[in-house]
Amino acid sequence: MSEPVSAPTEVLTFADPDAVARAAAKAFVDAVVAAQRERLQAHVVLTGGGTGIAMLEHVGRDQGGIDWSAVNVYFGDERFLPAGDPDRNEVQARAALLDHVPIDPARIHTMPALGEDGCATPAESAERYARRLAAQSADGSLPDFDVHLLGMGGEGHINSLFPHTDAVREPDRFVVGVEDSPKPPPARVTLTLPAVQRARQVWLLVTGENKADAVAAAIAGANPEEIPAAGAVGRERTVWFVDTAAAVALPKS
Ligand SMILES: O=C(O)[C@H](O)[C@@H](O)[C@H](O)[C@H](O)COP(=O)(O)O
Repeated sequence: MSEPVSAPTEVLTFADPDAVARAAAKAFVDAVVAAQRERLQAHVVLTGGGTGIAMLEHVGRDQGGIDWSAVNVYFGDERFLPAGDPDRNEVQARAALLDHVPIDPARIHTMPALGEDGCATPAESAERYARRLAAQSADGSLPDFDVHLLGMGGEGHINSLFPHTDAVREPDRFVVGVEDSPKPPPARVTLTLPAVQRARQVWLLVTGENKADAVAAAIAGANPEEIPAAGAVGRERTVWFVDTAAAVALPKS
């Protein structure tokens, strides 16, 4: 499997989950504006999870100077459920932010849902999404992601990359289907570590003491097969936005 590329890891600690979501939202607005200033367009990968969705709500409240007509949205993973299912990350992201801003609907790049465009399996959805990403890229691989947002589970999963699975070991493909996720629902579609590692910036939004051991292990450089978040490294920056509870197992320095 691909090894994480080296990039400095930054850890930003906040008092509570809401402070994490607010700080990440402010940084997100700044990153989008900076990308648009430098490259005209911004390409951002959204995440599900409580903190990631709360962050989107904060972005909606204070949008700064974002030009929504030049924002391209992608998803790091998706639950392979019928379109409109409230458990889909896309549905939650639309309700939290995307339905309330003047973004071009054609720039919201969702993973095909169960039954959409004839997709019957997560693998079919993954193949279509890989083609869609390639079509948005300059070189037929991936868009130039400015920021890839991630949540993390207590055992260290990111996107739908769970420990000791084929998906977390995937060395080549950028999108894969998952049939047996240990966290329900079992059928999912996910970007892989090679895709995450192509992002300029990777941000992990993590709160709660049940995540503390995995946070410490990931930042200490664990094997990504055991702690998938250890492989979540950006080309330019890797930033952990954590609350004090999630930071308790980190070295004091
Ligand atoms: O697909 C899922 O089942 C969840 O979205 C999951 O991957 C989530 O992102 C993390 O568990 C972090 O979630 P919290 O931010 O709510 O802790």
